[in-house]
Amino acid sequence: MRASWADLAASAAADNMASGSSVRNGPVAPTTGSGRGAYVPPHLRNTPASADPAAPGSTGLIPGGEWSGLGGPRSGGPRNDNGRPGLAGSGSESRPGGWGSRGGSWGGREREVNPFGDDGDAEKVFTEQEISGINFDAYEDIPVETSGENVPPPVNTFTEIDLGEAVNLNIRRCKYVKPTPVQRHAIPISMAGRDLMACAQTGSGKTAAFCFPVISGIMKSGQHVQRPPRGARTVYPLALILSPTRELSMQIHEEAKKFSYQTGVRVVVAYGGAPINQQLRELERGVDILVATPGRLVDLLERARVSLQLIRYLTLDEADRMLDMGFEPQIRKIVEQMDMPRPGERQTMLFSATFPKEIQRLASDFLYQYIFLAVGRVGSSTDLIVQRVEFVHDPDKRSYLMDLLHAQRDTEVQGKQALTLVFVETKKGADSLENWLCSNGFPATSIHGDRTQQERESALRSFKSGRTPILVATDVAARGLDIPHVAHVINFDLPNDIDDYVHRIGRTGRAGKTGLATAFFNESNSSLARSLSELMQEANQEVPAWLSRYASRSSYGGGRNRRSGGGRFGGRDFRRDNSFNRGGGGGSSDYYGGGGGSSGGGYGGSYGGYGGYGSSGVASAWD
Ligand SMILES: Nc1ncnc2c1ncn2[C@@H]1O[C@H](COP(=O)(O)OP(=O)(O)OP(=O)(O)O)[C@@H](O)[C@H]1O
Repeated sequence: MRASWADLAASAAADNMASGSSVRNGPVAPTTGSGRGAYVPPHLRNTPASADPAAPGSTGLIPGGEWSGLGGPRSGGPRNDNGRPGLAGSGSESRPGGWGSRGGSWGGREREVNPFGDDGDAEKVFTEQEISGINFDAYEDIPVETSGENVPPPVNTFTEIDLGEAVNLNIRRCKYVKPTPVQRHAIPISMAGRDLMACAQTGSGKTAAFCFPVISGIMKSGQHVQRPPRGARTVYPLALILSPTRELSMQIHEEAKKFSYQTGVRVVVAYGGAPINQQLRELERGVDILVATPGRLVDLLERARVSLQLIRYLTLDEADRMLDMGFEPQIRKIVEQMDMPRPGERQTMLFSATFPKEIQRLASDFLYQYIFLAVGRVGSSTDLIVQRVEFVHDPDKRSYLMDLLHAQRDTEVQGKQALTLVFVETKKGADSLENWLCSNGFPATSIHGDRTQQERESALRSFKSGRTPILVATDVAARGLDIPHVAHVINFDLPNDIDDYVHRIGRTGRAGKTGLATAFFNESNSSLARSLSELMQEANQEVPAWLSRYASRSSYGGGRNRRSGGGRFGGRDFRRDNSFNRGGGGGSSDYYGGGGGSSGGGYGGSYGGYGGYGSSGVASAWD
């Protein structure tokens, strides 16, 4: 039975109190034994001692030998140990037999927690109808643009791709019946070892698109890292997935653990705001895939607890965000100034729903002969996210919000309380609105950069569970978070940049489900009018006459000139744009010219303002 609004308010208050006192030390660790026998590489653990973990045909080479599973030049492969951990063994001896015989303690004692809870359905073949709420029709006829040389053809089913039986089983456990368009195109490209810049709508399955090939590649290569010699505690992941926020890194980690369940591939997460010691302990148990936020990773690199020397796969999720001026220096440090193999020696994949051209140009520094992929929108198309804009003066916003929330309060999505995500511009504004909502009987919590990590995680849990069905958030929650049952996104304060708007409203209408997005607009948002109006038109939304008038009066603002990209959909490949080939994009100071900086929110205080992209030409999946 669904709880009443009053019940929810009461439990929200209780939850808020609990969040102040509860202790949570970072991610949940798999239960492990305490013994420290001979090292077994992460991706061999949990495999029966007698089984050969390397897929048929895999070389089973150890690092330092020939790289497998990667296309493109590999000039020299990783450097040799240099007094670093040995890539023990010699030649191309394949691994398995040795592990058990050297104690096998890791493999034997570390029990992998089943991330699916119940394994019973693993063999069940789900039909599309059984995947409730997923509108597979929304995925048909999506315009797709690819550019680059020798683009591998897309697939129509997961079984056409040789991801390996263990990954296939996990795909079935996830109830993924068929690949989404970005998966259909991106997975074969990355399985072919190609670098990739991929642009696809919010909620369209990009996480699986970059995780599957990495997990499969590590699993099949048979390559493994060795535990460092006694005293040296540096770990050597094979894959690195960087994301801009702690919560998104945690989410990717959870997803990757599902996709890699019983593959032996070990995924570890490291992010700021949580105690580093626990993360270090997790790393010491071995890591194949490291999911991290840039700040914490730099810390680990500087402490020499992580080396990137053996990285074969580098993924930047929300890549445009990672390369804007807030994060770019950290990313350059990680990718270019430490010991990571260079482009061409590693495989690099960049994913986002938006990709301004200036950022594409920066990103190309990290890529080698890459393929550009743009998939027209799914989650944010016409009939999936209904977009509304109301003209509301600042002093009236709260009462408008209350009206919307009253209308929403009895709504259910698939039998569960519908969730409402309210975006505001500043951290103070978030606190103040949360307090006001709570004092008016609306069960709300908040997430922003001034809250402790414990509070942030607790708020998110409380929201997801429906205990506090209203979450007030800054842009810290704008990107990547996949929260089921978010029925309504309200832009109480509109962002300065239209790409931020795209990501914010993309928290609803995911995976083919429908959603509603309401924005409060007033004079202070006039620079966004034109981009917003065009965006809505492109999505076949009703544009209010007053907004059209604002749009016709204003020049392009909101950080972009949407039309300059030229394409109607997809993030057009900047390499096709002559002005960029001539170097016409200007110097870096041009990139961030206008747009204003959104000072509020912040990503845990780890970066400065995230302004728009100036008035220069940009493109995104929405163009
Ligand atoms: N093939 C599939 N079939 C059904 N559901 C899928 C499939 N692939 C992914 N999903 C689901 O779609 C939802 C959205 O996926 P995901 O979070 O990867 O989107 P995204 O493209 O990364 O979005 P964003 O741009 O907001 O980060 C998730 O709940 C995921 O489990």
